[in-house]
Amino acid sequence: MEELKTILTEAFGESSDSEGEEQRQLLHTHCAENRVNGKALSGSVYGESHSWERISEINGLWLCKDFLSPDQQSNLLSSIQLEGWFAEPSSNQAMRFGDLPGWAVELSSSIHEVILFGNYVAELENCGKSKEACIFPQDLLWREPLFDQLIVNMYRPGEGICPHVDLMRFEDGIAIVSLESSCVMHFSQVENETCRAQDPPQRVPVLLTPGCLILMWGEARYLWKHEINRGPGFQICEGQEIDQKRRMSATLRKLCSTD
Ligand SMILES: O=C(O)CCC(=O)C(=O)O
Ligand SMILES: [Fe+2]
Repeated sequence: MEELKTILTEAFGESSDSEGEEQRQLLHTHCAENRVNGKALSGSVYGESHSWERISEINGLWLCKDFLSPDQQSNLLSSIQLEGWFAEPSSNQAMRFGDLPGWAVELSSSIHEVILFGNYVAELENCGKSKEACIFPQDLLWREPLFDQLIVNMYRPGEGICPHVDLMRFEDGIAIVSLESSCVMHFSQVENETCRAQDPPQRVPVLLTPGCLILMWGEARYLWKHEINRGPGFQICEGQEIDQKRRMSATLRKLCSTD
């Protein structure tokens, strides 16, 4: 584990007490547990823990359930609230392009770190050879900036989002951080000759719990639609209907360059 600490220190510098409390609360990639081909991988440098789960039915779909601690979730929600975007009862979505608010830049850095460490642990354990075993491809991870577009969605009970593939004006590699109410996000294949032959079409449910991070790239981003239907009867997990309260999400993407 000393080796991991050296690598992280080289990449991010020494973690010191002089860092602001706020910054430390969002920068937290110090341990990762990685499940690739059913094998759990873990390592710890500064004591915090993160686990990655590959959604096996869909290439390029990864879930980190414990991305944000309860305190970090509260801080993120406070930062969003301070923006005042949802003061009007009619508003339920805010978008920012280019220079993102400081808290969203911090969030991007945390996402970068948690992926970097997860990818590293996977490679260390010799599971990172195939592209599918990679949490997020290196070319996407090291682009600058990692993300330059933010959408914050606020869903009232019963509200959701229709099946869609994110617009092609955004590059590959999308991250969503989920806050407040848990929900099931369903993935269904974009119709093409192969999947039309399937009867019924495959639908993959993914449970998003508060503080989780989901990554979509490659097939997950381009060949699968995602949706959240919070209408009655759709939010079922292990036979139980999930209690529907307010839900917030922060989606980070990168605009395609125009040249
Ligand atoms: O709220 C979510 O978790 C998903 C948001 C989404 O898919 C989008 O804004 O494109
Ligand atoms: Fe989307």
